[in-house]
Amino acid sequence: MITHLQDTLTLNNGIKMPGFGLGVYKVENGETVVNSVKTALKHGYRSIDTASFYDNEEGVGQGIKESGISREEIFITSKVWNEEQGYESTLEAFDTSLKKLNTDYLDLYLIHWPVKGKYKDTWRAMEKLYADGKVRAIGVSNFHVHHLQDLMKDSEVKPVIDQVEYHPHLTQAELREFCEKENIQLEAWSPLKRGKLLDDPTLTQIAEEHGKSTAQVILRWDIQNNVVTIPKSVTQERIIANADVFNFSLTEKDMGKINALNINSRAGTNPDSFDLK
Ligand SMILES: NC(=O)C1=CN([C@@H]2O[C@H](COP(=O)(O)OP(=O)(O)OC[C@H]3O[C@@H](n4cnc5c(N)ncnc54)[C@H](OP(=O)(O)O)[C@@H]3O)[C@@H](O)[C@H]2O)C=CC1
Ligand SMILES: O=C1CO[C@H](CO)[C@@H](O)[C@@H]1O
Repeated sequence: MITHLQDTLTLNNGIKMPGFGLGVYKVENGETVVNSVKTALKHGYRSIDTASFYDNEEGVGQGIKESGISREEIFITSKVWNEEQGYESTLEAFDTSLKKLNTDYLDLYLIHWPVKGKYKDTWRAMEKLYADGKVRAIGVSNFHVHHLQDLMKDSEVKPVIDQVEYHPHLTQAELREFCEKENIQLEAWSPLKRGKLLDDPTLTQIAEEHGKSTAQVILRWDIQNNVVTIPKSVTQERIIANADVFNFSLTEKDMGKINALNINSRAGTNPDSFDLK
């Protein structure tokens, strides 16, 4: 279990990744994303999650540069978007992301969604990028168990990670069990359900008992469940507070109560009903 903001988990290809990071979906390119990234890095974050779809890779790159922290200390994730999928187009999309991020390698590159008929060719391109040493690890996002099984049956490299929607209302039991068995790390997107969980009475009560906020309780629950978490905020105080979750522990009883909040409810789209053509 990670015990500090900069602690790392070891992925199935042996590389290390921080268990906690900053998400930047819907963070405007330019000053807003530059400042969010700089604030996070200044306060100990070492992992940033972006995507070509977020249209802010330039700002992320600029924030990293202006932070003065060396590139090797920072773990950068980006993702290939649905329209970019396919063998050649993924290689091109990757190069575009590198240029925008102003870096010569990525730490982690993900297939953003399992586009039917495309994700296997996309994966072959990811395997090439990995073999060529342009990316330290490759993984997927929004893959259900059946997508993972389909991908893995004819691929050489196993995904290191599956980044999916995960929070107390969506605990992904089947996927978690599968990933644990296959040594694929689970990573939580929308860990705070985009703010929709923060008034939950069970979480509020647990938060009061620990002298913490509900957001901090949720993020601590991720960590204790061994799920990588990447809360997004553009608000300086929240970026700092969200990471202040390494000085308390939830009890087994707290964990049980939070696990029991699952209602299989999503803030985003179910990968099986997304129009992924
Ligand atoms: N792979 C995928 O398909 C997806 C990946 N992601 C990734 O996951 C990241 C996180 O998910 P996201 O959807 O952004 O949602 P989150 O669950 O991280 O919630 C973000 C929202 O919560 C608010 N917030 C953050 N911290 C606090 C706090 N302490 N108290 C109150 N409100 C708070 C933020 O407001 P404010 O910013 O105003 O402070 C923002 O409105 C994304 O940014 C992205 O990197 C997300 C969706 C899909
Ligand atoms: O990363 C993402 C951010 O959120 C979007 C809207 O839910 C998703 O479609 C996308 O995958």
